[in-house]
Amino acid sequence: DPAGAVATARGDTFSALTSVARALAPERRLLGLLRSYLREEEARLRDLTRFYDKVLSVHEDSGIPVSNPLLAFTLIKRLQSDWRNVVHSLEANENIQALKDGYEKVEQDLPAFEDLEGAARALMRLQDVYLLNVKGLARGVFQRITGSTVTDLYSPRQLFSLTADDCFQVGKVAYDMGDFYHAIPWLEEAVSLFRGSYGEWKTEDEASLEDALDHLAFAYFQAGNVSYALSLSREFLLYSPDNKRMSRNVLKYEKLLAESPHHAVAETVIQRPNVPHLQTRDTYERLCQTLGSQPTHYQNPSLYCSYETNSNPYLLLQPVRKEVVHLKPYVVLYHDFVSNSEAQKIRGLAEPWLQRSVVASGEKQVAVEYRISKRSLMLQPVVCFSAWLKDTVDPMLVTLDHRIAALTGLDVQPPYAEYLQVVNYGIGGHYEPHFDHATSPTSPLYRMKSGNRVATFMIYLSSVEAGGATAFIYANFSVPAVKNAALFWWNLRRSGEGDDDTLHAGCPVLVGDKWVANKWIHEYGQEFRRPCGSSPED
Ligand SMILES: O=C(O)CCC(=O)C(=O)O
Ligand SMILES: [Fe+2]
Repeated sequence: DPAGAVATARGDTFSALTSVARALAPERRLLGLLRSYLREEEARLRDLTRFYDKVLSVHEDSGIPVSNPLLAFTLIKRLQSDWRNVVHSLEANENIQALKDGYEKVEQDLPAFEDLEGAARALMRLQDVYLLNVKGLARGVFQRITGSTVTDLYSPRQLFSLTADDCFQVGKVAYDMGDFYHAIPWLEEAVSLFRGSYGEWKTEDEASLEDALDHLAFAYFQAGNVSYALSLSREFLLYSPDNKRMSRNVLKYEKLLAESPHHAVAETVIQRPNVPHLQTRDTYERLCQTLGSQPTHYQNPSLYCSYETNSNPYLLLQPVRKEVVHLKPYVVLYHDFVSNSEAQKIRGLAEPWLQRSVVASGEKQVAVEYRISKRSLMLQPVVCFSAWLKDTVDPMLVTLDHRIAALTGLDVQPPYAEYLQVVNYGIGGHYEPHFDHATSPTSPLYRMKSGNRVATFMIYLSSVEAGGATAFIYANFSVPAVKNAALFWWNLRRSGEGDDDTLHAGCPVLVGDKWVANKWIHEYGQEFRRPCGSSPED
């Protein structure tokens, strides 16, 4: 349904990158703390080693001169006092306490569990939409494997692989939501990595091979693969033979298999958990995967590029390169509509005002607040971040309005257009298929009393390294985020009726920091600029 005039309904969008970047600061403080701790501990251990060596050298001396009264005194003193001081030294405690105190001070700036959950769900979304291979992701590569073809969707300059415990945590988030479809491949990867490094316990790890086997076995059981659940449970018992619960599970699985041997094979193919827009999901994802490469694009002669002047004196001096991307609905891309510095300026103006979006639920605008603790860094799986910029904020925005007006021939003065809405997508951020125009007469969009949103003028304020195309679902094409370009389309037909073919979405951002700015132009004020047509279809 329509995006509101004051608030915009968006699908899950994660962690604005600015907040991820902000999380780097507390980690640097923690690094500082750990470095001092290590220094102190190294000094402490050096001193202990010195004492050890000193005493050892006395004992290694073959002819200990026990008759020497000085030796007698030092031996007695050592045993009466030195050793006690060494054994009961408080230094280790003081060092660890300093580390703990320092951590406590940083703690309020650390991400909360919701943030971890959100980031894990973002990974799963990217995995789904771009058909990424979990094994590859764990190794740090973004590969789509279909049949025997391997496609690199993005080649990171530096491989950033995941540990067994990292994979476990992603799998656990899915597992706890009952989403075994995603839990299985991630836990599978965790088990395989933990097996490879069995016996090397890492302090930072939360989980172990046993935990991973335990969760994976149950996930397979839930998915109907009893025999695999059984073999994983048996493997678990090799490591923890005394676990009563697991022994009971093994008996249960054995019994199930004996009763009905067909349990041996997975019966239920686990379905990907339902997401809204299921009907359009496949098309949406296919369009996101093609990243705007539509072959028909160059075969259709009515799709062309030109220098647009719109007979406007402003544009005669500096025409804009216009690319007609699609005819029905009519979608054009204006290249280099803004300069790099303008794009940067708009992002900077919006940045301090970015807010988690609100979801339009019917008439009421409800801020999305579920499961967000105060401590959370706003890295949650909630909506994207957006800000509204009034023209009065900066004269550059007025210039921008003039340019939009010159190019489209439309009146973009308030109330005939909304303020500029700046949007920042985070990790895995996307905007599910939607219409920009209102589809119900009760939409808050009409509060402006200037009619429906007749057209959208959307500026790409950044490029995106991978993903993040704009997909037109029913019209069956997608446009990649071309930095500094602006995408324009009509949301309404000339009759004023909403054009269903404009259903569109912002594809999940695979890698990059995607920013767009929307100028929504309303019906009123455009009567003579876009006259009604004789054909209602037009
Ligand atoms: O980010 C995109 O590509 C689409 C954004 C969009 O549709 C919107 O903001 O209404
Ligand atoms: Fe939109």
